[in-house]
Amino acid sequence: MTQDEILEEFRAADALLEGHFILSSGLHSPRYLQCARVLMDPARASRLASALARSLPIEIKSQISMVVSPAMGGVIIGHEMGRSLGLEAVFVERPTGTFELRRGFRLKPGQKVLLVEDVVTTGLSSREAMKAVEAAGGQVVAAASLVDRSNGLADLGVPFFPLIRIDVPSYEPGAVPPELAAIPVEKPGSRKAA
Ligand SMILES: O=P(O)(O)OC[C@H]1O[C@H](OP(=O)(O)OP(=O)(O)O)[C@H](O)[C@@H]1O
Ligand SMILES: O=C(O)c1cc(=O)[nH]c(=O)[nH]1
Ligand SMILES: [Mg+2]
Repeated sequence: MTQDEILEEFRAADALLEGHFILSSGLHSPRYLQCARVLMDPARASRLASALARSLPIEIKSQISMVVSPAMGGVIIGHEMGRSLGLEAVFVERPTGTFELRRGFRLKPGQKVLLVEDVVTTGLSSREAMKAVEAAGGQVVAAASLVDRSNGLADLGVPFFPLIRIDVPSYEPGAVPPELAAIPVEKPGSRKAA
């Protein structure tokens, strides 16, 4: 899939939102990629996951034996990646505020894992999810996501394979431009405020 074709999937799903958003990291942005809208169509989710799976280098695919994704946003794309790669897919979640494997999901000692996210902005959620994988005995060898909107800044500490990079601005709470501050805020994600 070309980058234009991928962007067209987002447009067709009405997933390219404009407004005033508070992101998971606490940053503010005038743009939000609502991947849940992209993934609500199973056929579209499958097309995008297949393209992402195809883009992974063979050296990575030959090592991994499990997909782990951070809930909520990572669950559907993680599951579709599991289908595309022929691997089981589990998720970490944070009912107590810290990601953990629950529901009887287990990793074997040293099991090599692909971490799958919907969006990476600062990479904080990915890094927190990796800690949960390590705490469960696994080893994250690479990360993949539908979108990288980090403007090249996210350092996940492992090779990172986004399907598309979209450069959009994000601002610290104290540096929100007045035209953005004038728009009422929305916080679409499920991370609780610290
Ligand atoms: O790279 P980061 O700065 O961490 O931002 C990206 C994260 O933010 C969103 O999740 P969110 O915490 O909003 O919760 P959700 O997945 O439950 O919707 C998204 O699904 C990523 O997990
Ligand atoms: O950083 C985030 O929380 C975030 C940004 C974005 O564009 N889309 C999303 O689902 N989360
Ligand atoms: Mg998330």
